[in-house]
Amino acid sequence: MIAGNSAIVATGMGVRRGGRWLLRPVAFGMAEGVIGIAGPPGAGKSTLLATFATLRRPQAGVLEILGHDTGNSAGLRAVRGRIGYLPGRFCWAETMTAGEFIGYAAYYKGMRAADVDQALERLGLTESAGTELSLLPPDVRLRAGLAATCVHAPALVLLDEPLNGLGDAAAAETIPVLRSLAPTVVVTAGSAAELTPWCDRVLALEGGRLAELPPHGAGRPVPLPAAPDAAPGRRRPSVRPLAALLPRIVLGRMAAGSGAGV
Ligand SMILES: Nc1ncnc2c1ncn2[C@@H]1O[C@H](COP(=O)(O)OP(=O)(O)OP(=O)(O)O)[C@@H](O)[C@H]1O
Repeated sequence: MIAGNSAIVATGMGVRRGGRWLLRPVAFGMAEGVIGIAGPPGAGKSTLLATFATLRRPQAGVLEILGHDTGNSAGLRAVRGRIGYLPGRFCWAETMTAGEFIGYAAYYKGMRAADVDQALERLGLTESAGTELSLLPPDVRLRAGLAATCVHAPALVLLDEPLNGLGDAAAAETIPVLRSLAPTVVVTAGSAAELTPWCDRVLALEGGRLAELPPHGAGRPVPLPAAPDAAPGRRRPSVRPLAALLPRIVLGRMAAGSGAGV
């Protein structure tokens, strides 16, 4: 089943903030792979990512994460421990060492000291574990944030503009790390050009609409299927099978086995 394989399934989902639709009601899914969301400042990327992280609720429609409806408390309980979320403009606990920072995150996620050691090793932080975050270069600080985000081995990782502030060389070294964090990784950036070279799939968010960009950024964006506008605050039940709402381009890509479609 398509919906069963998708980490994120939105059905008629709309997101409002500041009195306007940042995302007009739309249907889409995100399966395994690295999915980029590009958009200009203020388009709503951070708000959408926080919605996927279940920190905000959509104002219309249904959002399923890892097979659970986030509109009820049982679904939220089931899914929250399987998400790793690293907000943008993250305020680092600058006087903590990298090891303390990751250990702190691990404690609140119910993980053990061995999991901290494993995360430090996996992110290449063993030698930096005793250094205060404020003294580490930006890419190493980012890796500490990623280790804290992923210490519980989440199935879905959400990263808000993680490459911001990194130079080209550091970004190039970090990209394979980002790609390896979880079966599904969703990452945002200010422009599609920052994402198309290394994401399996890129969506553009602008003016309240999501559009699918063609692979490698060549060609015209394809708008995702809109749902009729819903009244703010009213949840729209999922009554149509998702497959009926999928754009042809995504179905075609799935048939080709890209591993990154809906
Ligand atoms: N605290 C707030 N109260 C009300 N509206 C807000 C608030 N913060 C943001 N907004 C609205 O939400 C919109 C989207 O903000 P968001 O941070 O999600 O966008 P973004 O695409 O991530 O932008 P950026 O790249 O600048 O972070 C903003 O344009 C603004 O209209």
